[in-house]
Amino acid sequence: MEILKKAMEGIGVLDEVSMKRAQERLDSLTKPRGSLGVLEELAVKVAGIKKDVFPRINNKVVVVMAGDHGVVEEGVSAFPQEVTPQMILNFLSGGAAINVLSRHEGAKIVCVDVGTAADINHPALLVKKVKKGTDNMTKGPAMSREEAIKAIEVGIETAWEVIDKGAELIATGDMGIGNTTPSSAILAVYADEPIENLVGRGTGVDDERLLKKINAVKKAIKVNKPDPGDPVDVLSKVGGLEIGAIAGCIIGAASRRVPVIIDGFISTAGALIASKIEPKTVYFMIPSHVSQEPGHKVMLKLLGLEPMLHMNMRLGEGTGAVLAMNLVDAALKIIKEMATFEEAGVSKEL
Ligand SMILES: O=C(O)c1ccc[n+]([C@@H]2O[C@H](COP(=O)([O-])O)[C@@H](O)[C@H]2O)c1
Ligand SMILES: Cc1cc2nc[nH]c2cc1C
Repeated sequence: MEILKKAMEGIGVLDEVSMKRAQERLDSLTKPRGSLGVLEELAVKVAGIKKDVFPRINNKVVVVMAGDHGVVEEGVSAFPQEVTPQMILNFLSGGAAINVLSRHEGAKIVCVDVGTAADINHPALLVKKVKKGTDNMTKGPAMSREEAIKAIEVGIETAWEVIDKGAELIATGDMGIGNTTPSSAILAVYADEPIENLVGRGTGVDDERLLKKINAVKKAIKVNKPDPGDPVDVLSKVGGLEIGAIAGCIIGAASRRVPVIIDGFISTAGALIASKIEPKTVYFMIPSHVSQEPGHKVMLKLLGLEPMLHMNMRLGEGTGAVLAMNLVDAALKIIKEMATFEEAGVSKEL
């Protein structure tokens, strides 16, 4: 609890002075005012986060949090649980989509085992296992309150470690067969919509499994009665270990004023938990894409975040977030490298 407390105490607000300066600089550049739309908003937001109009972002890291889910017993995924450790090994040997996109973007991957059921041995894997997979949330809480706090603290410490090693921009990622089910359950606690609208096909479940998923979310909420006023209670009862660690990673990044790009449905469930623990974390979040999971739009709306990319993606791993790093790079180049009206001798607005 000490780590979470310390991190929360460190979370501030956006720096208004830097944001005003960034906006003035953008308005002085050779383009009609506001014509670069979201790129301008991004440059202003990053200035507010970093307290710097021309922040340097060279060192980018995607943190992939992995965990397993007892609720897979209910037949909620299209894939078996063994895929979680198998994909982790794929990440570590460079063959997954996140590896390709991270190489493309020049980002480093840090993979953390927060709670897989298997024992995975690899020198590059950070093993910070809180529990060997959650318990089946349709029968009782997914984890204890202490385990939920531990998972969040794993995320905070991981963020602090990568920042101490130089990370200037963090992207969140996840791996965990079954994790769209707890993500929907978390969303169901906060959204004012029928559960049917908040549950999607995840890895690609058929109609029969989709029905099992909807019923699993309904049952998990009925059995556990998560308290919406207590986000740690929600995480412990119907969440996941990697979801908690993602929430922690966001809290940790916010506490050090490092912008954090939020990936798809699972990462945004983590972001929702982070925002309920400390609403100021939202200032430090940069949305990336909107996933094909139907609940993702609802989650982003609850957070007040507008996705930048519409790519029909639904992979997770941090793939959408890493793609959006490019947009952050572009925004910072615009504010730094474009000529002003004065410099270029271009006539100003009448
Ligand atoms: O991030 C998303 O929007 C997303 C949407 C659907 C599936 N996934 C990935 O697929 C896995 C979860 O899907 P499922 O069907 O097993 O719940 C997990 O490893 C996620 O990273 C991710
Ligand atoms: C192959 C595969 C890769 C993934 N990456 C993230 N979730 C995944 C789920 C599956 C099934």
